[in-house]
Amino acid sequence: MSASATDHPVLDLKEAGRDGAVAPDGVLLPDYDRDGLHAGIVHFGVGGFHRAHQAMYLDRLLRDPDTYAEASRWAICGVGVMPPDLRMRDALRDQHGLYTLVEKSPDGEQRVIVVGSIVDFRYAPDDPEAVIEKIADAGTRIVSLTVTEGGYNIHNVTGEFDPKNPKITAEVEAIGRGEAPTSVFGLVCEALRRRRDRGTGPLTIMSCDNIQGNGETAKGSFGGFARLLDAATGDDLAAWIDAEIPFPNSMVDRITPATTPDDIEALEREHHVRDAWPVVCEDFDQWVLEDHFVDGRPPYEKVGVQVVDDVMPYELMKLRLLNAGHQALGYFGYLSGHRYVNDAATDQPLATFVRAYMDEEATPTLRPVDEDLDAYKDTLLARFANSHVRDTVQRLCLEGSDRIPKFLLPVVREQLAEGGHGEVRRSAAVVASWARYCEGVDEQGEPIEINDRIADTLREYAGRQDEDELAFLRNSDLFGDLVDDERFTAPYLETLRSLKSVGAKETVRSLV
Ligand SMILES: NC(=O)c1ccc[n+]([C@@H]2O[C@H](COP(=O)([O-])OP(=O)(O)OC[C@H]3O[C@@H](n4cnc5c(N)ncnc54)[C@H](O)[C@@H]3O)[C@@H](O)[C@H]2O)c1
Ligand SMILES: O=P(O)(O)OC[C@@H](O)[C@@H](O)[C@H](O)[C@H](O)CO
Repeated sequence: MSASATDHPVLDLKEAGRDGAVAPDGVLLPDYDRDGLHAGIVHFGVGGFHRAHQAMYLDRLLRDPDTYAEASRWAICGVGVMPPDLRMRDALRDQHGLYTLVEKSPDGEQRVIVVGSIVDFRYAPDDPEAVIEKIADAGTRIVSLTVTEGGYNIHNVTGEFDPKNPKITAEVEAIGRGEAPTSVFGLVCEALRRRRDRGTGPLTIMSCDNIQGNGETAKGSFGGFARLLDAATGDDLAAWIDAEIPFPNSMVDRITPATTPDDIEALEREHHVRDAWPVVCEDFDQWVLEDHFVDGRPPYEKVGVQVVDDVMPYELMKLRLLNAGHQALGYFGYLSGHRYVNDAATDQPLATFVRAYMDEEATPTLRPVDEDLDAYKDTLLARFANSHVRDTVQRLCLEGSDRIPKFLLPVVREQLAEGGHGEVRRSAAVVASWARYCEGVDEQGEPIEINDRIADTLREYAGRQDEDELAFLRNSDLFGDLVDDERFTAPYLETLRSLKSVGAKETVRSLV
């Protein structure tokens, strides 16, 4: 323990594992034997969300003496493959895998938990061979993923693994030359090859990303990558993966903004915990998981996870209401001058617009689901309005090229398909708000920072819309042939013109 500026003893998580470490008031330390944990899960993409969700559920299981023994074989070894993961490596290594989760309710209540379920972290470029061997080890029985929607190399229009992506083909060629794999696909495929050849047997690959059919998508991506490898090496790994590896689908939910320097300071000031990289999230959590595992799984159902046979209706509900709802709030919110999600969500015309999108356009495309949808939507708007979580509009506007096609355009396509109601006025308006945002200058003439892996392309298409109003929609990699459908382009143009002439606030008012 050291002292803070207020002379209150501070628990530094670097020291938390030592004998005599005392939890500050109101802070829950792991009260279980961490030396008895074995990593049975290798997780790629240890960011905010994994630490607020999957690792938290496992921590809950470990805290319960009735489930500790079973859960203790399922601790987590995190893996990062991207340069920003170096910071996570250092933070977790210094803190023995410990980090703080601060759960904030709409009324300002805070729950502060030091999570102990991550026991190891590897930054793959440091030692790819060690990562491969960790996955190939018989003690590893699940590989899980939160590598973002863009991490699956899915073509936006075909919805399939894109074998022509130059990064993918370059890695396959490099592996063919005997170089070490670098991506999640390369590392996992090599480990699976070793498991097959050594008779270790299969494991389960569990995606926890926000993608419709995330399990199916992961199966397509690993299978697609293995087929490219097979073509280069003459192996038949893809067939083994297809036959042996289960890829459960899941719906995952917990709003988790990126950690800010303020969050780190507030944790030390208010709760007397020094943590290099805590996580702040809302108090809500939900996980609906398909029970499709080859070599066991943690007893998640004992800590509130809904383990079901068919996840799809839950996924559609969440992606089309919450995530697409976030997109509806994000671009209009930014252009209206809001920088925090709670401010956008309490801007009444905008909230009414988002609710109308949910009711009139998304809800009719959902499948029957065992949830009270009206209550679910009410709760969503209340969650968006949680002012303590400090979720940023900028986070919602990240990587639109991964999100709009996966969250919103499926609603549009279903509405316009035979049997659909054809109701796309609000969805088209959201796409128009994105097109306006991608022009890169806000209504006050200030630059907008577009954080997207294809930001240049987006700016280029949006930059042409003064001469050609439909220019943005002509990016067929994102929109397919929507530009040719007047049922979509008419409301799209109406909103785009309105955004340019009267601005976002007036446009939203005219839409509700
Ligand atoms: N943040 C949330 O509210 C939330 C809620 C539900 C689901 N999710 C899912 O979790 C994902 C991650 O969210 P987060 O908030 O943890 O983000 P984050 O930025 O904190 O972490 C993302 C992690 O993914 C890794 N990653 C990114 N691209 C990758 C790639 N191509 N290959 C391998 N690793 C890659 C990053 O290195 C990082 O470790 C989201 O994209 C979403 O699918 C997030
Ligand atoms: O993180 P993404 O890219 O899937 O989407 C952005 C947000 O909609 C998302 O993070 C939500 O906050 C989350 O899905 C809530 O569970």
